[in-house]
Amino acid sequence: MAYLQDCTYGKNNVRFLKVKRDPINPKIHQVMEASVRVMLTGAFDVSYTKADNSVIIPTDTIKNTILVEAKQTDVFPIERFAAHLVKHFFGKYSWIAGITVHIEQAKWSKYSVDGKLQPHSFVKNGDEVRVCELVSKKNGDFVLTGGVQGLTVLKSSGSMFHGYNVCDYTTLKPVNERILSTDVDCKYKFDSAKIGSVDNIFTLADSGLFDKVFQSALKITLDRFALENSASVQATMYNMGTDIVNANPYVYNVSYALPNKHYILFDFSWKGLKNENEMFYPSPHPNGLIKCTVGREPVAKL
Ligand SMILES: O=c1[nH]c(=O)c2[nH]c(=O)[nH]c2[nH]1
Repeated sequence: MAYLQDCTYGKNNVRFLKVKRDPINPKIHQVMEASVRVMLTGAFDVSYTKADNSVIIPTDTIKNTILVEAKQTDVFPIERFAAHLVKHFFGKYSWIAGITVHIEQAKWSKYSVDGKLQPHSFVKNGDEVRVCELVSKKNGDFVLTGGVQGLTVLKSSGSMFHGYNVCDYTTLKPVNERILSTDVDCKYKFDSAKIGSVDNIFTLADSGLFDKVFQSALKITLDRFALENSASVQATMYNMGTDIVNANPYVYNVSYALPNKHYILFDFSWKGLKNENEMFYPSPHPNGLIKCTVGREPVAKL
């Protein structure tokens, strides 16, 4: 006999751009361009098993809610807006048991003209996004994650790869110098016990914690990438994760998923030319995909 094992539904890709004006000088702006996903769980089974739509909060209503609440509340930082949406949905619909809010924030940065930072002109470099996800249950349990995705980086020196297992399937040559490039996907999970409750997310947002952790994770990722003579993607991502955990007491663990975007040396020997790490072929596929999670070791109890 078949049965409904699991279900969830919601609205994805709800996008908006909100202008936030400085209360003292309204010509000074910040912009939030966001893409929001809200997924619900709870007593929705009958809508699947009995075609009973009475329990369905239409995904169109979910979309309207995201937009109206974005208009009426502070959307900076995204962790605060995620907590606001969670509280709104739990407060309004008693049969919701769990909510997952996922927000992606595009990176719009102010820039300078003749040395003067422009109050309301922005530049967007690439596909980098700040992300957060708040998974929340009605009983108060929650998991909050933040991170950065789509940050494409490349270094043309300071990366090696040798000493790996060699067998009869191995063709890769060891190198002391290579191109290293990836699209950074870094997610840090906050320590729920330290945060305490979804309500405390608002207080911690006011204190600047979420912006601070984001800036720290970004800086550590970029600094390590640039400064370390990388032995492998594995070793470098572990070092990045370790630095983030050590620098941020509220972080419970850090996960990286890094594609190894290969750049392959052209062979010009047919022309009698040497290629000394100068001309590379950007390989579209396949690519390595390397993941790890770095956690905080529990403090030994005496
Ligand atoms: O840093 C690397 N890790 C690997 O696991 C790997 N495998 C490979 O072919 N090149 C690389 N580079």
